This record gives sequence, C-alpha cells and structure tokens, in this order.
Amino acid sequence: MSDSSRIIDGKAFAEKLRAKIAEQVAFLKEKHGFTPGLAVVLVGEDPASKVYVRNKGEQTKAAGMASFEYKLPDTTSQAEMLALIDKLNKDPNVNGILCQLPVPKQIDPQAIINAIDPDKDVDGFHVVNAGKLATGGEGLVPCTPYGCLLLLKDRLGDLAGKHAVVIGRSNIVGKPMAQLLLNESCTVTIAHSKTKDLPDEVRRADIVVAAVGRPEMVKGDWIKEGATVIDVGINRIEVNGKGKLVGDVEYATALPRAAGITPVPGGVGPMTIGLLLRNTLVAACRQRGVKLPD
Ligand SMILES: Nc1nc2c(c(=O)[nH]1)N[C@@H](CN(C=O)c1ccc(C(=O)N[C@@H](CCC(=O)O)C(=O)O)cc1)CN2
Repeated sequence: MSDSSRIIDGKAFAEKLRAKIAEQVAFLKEKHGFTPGLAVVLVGEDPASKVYVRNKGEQTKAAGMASFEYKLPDTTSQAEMLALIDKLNKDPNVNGILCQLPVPKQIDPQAIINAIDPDKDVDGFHVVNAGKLATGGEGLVPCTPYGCLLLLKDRLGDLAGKHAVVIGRSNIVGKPMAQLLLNESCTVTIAHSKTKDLPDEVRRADIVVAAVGRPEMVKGDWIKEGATVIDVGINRIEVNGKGKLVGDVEYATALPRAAGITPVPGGVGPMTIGLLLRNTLVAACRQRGVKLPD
C-alpha cells in the first residue's frame, strides 16, 4: 500500500460535499422559493476564530445560502448575547445560528448555546440535540464528529463490531463522536487524561479518533497495523522559528502503520464547515416542512 493511498483527504471530500449542497440549495430556490440562511456570531478578536468565521461566511455564500455575520466587541455581556440570540431565533430568514467558540470569559458558552432554538442549533451543541443523539432522535449532529464519521464510513464502509478508541471527552467532539460510533455498533472506548495506559488502549483499536488538543501526543508506534486514524487536533507549533500546524497524532510515524489517516491540515478541519452547511440545509428544510432534496 502506497503512502498516498493511506491518506484520507478531507479537503477533497468536503469540496464534493459543498458542491452537492450548492445543487440542493439551487433546487430549493427554484422549486420552493426559499434560500437557507446561516447566522454566525463572533465575540472578540481571537485571530483563529476570525479566520474560521470568514471562511464560514464565504463558503455559505458560495453554496448559494444567505450569510448573516455579527461581530461583537470582546466586552459584550451575556445579556447582550442572549438578546441577539432571541432576535435571531425569531427571524424566519435565519435557519441556522451559531456562536463561534471560544467566547470571552464573562460569557457562559453553554448558556448561549442552550438559548438557541434547538431546531436552529446547526452546531448541534444544544442539550436537546445532545439528548437526541444519545437516544436516537432526529436532531442536529455536531459538525466535527459528523465529518469524522463520514470519512470513516467512506473509507471502511460498515463500522459494526470495530473497536474504536476516542481520545478526548469534550462535549463538542469526544462525547458526540463516541455516541456516533456507538450508533454504528462499534465497541467504543473513551480515553482521557486519567486513562491508565493510553498506549495500550490505542494499540487495540481498529479506529482511533484523537481529539485532545496536544501536539503529536499519540505516537506512531501506538497505532495497530492497518488501523484507521482520524486526527481532530489543530495545534500551532513553532519549528526552527517558523509556525507549523500539527495534529494530535505523530503523523510521520503513524502513516506507514495505518491503513488510513487524516492529515493536518486538510483532514478533519475542512469537513467541519462542510457539515455546518449541510446542517443549515437540513434545518431549513425541516423548518419549511420540505423534503431534503436528493
Ligand atoms: N461554534 C463553533 N466553534 C468552534 C468550532 C465549531 O465547530 N463550532 N470548531 C472549531 C473551529 N472551527 C470551526 O468553527 C474550524 C477549525 C478548523 C477548520 C479548518 O478547516 N482547519 C484547516 C486548517 C486551517 C488553519 O490553517 O488554521 C484544516 O484542518 O485543514 C475549520 C473550522 C473551534 N470553534
């Protein structure tokens, strides 16, 4: 197996996904006379968040959807945020709402997320959507884990019976990822900072999803031969005075052992915005009572 055939190209997958969404949006406009709309709220000046929000706006418009951007100063209070969310909840042209994370410390992110109408919560972080994911309801699924799942299914097909190890237990990636894999009948282990022997857990995994936010923490020699590795980490490090982006997995040493591995950049990251557009499309169709176009 060549190294290039082991690489799971999330960038290419996401491009195809976005092209399909653009066709579905054009169909909705022509046949049903409406355009899905996404509102993104950014509070503060975090440089990475600014880039992500700009990319979200550009890709939303490129897919033919309406984009509404709210850029608020980092002194914004929680009450001001809640008032904006209330306004967006009531706006029929806004089908999806998200608040870019992280938010400044005076704002409780979960309070903001839970103030969003769950049917417009295109991040899938609202407690109602988390509950639906856990109980088999039709909610909105968090974008990053949803993107990981699509990449895994595309590469492996049926996941039933696979032993998956998810490293990280955040509400936005680790927990929903584990739930999605469980829903696919995987045997799931969630590893975290208190896990006793992480290398041993990883060595037994057919699927490894790393979402810890620590540069190259998962070593290549922990990866079982033929395993599939999904690297959610996006860590900025400095090498010889130059900035570099690396994942949570030591890519160079994991690549020859893995049957499939996502690179950083160009793996999971681009899928996040692709699935955000898909969630916005799904939310808009549900709100309008229209079947999702094929
Ligand atoms: N409300 C949310 N906030 C945040 C989320 C989220 O899903 N919802 N996720 C991340 C940031 N994020 C989207 O918001 C995001 C991160 C990374 C990428 C991406 O395409 N990364 C590129 C590399 C880009 C770079 O150079 O930095 C890649 O991996 O190839 C897209 C979206 C936190 N906040």
